[in-house]
Amino acid sequence: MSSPACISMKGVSKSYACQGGGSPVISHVDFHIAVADSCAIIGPSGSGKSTLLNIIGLLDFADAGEYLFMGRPVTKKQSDELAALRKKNIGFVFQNFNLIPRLNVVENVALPLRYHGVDRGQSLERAMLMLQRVGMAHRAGYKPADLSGGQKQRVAIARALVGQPSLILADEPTGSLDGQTASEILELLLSIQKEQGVTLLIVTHDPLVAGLMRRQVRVCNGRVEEAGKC
Ligand SMILES: Nc1ncnc2c1ncn2[C@@H]1O[C@H](COP(=O)(O)OP(=O)(O)OP(=O)(O)O)[C@@H](O)[C@H]1O
Repeated sequence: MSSPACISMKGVSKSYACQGGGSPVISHVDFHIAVADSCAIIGPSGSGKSTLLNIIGLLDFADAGEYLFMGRPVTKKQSDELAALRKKNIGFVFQNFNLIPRLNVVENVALPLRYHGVDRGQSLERAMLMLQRVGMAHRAGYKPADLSGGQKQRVAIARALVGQPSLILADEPTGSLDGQTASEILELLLSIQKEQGVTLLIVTHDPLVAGLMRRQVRVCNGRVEEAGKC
């Protein structure tokens, strides 16, 4: 039997209450991503990319349709269970890094392991290994405020990957970086993605970034289409 897809959506729709029952932001979406694949989500501003990412990342729920994450049905009823599933299986990378300012670099990276109940010593040890992988071990004791944008994103990538998640969701991960730094960060993200066999999903406005992913889909008119078809 073949292994389940990482993401499998069928007929998924979502609208927001404040829209007063207006047309859904995403409507009857069918979307599948295989384990260990890389995919870019592109589309105009306001088309629903973040809405889709929030549902995929178990941060929000669809109103209708079926969503299986790693073969497991996702429904609103099990929201506590899903929070645990999210913490264990999904790593997030944001445009603005979202590092915790009062913690130093290694403590930031160790945080997801602490949430998983790993003891402090082991968490810090594993965080240091991850920092070595992203070329940031020499800044382990620094606070985020004392790092460049590219360095902050390397740390954020280490934090996203330290718990060995199944899926990395990256929302405009290079949006705050200059071109050269952005290329280095993407190269790093893609090489770790291949090494660890993790599934990678990136929301981006940048066609160069999208072009580096194996697959590109476009969100438009409430639907998700293979890029080029819409
Ligand atoms: N929490 C919310 N409550 C109400 N409406 C929302 C909410 N989040 C998003 N929307 C609306 O849903 C639509 C899609 O928004 P979304 O943020 O998903 O788009 P996007 O494609 O990610 O946009 P951008 O590229 O500008 O970030 C927009 O019209 C937005 O106003």
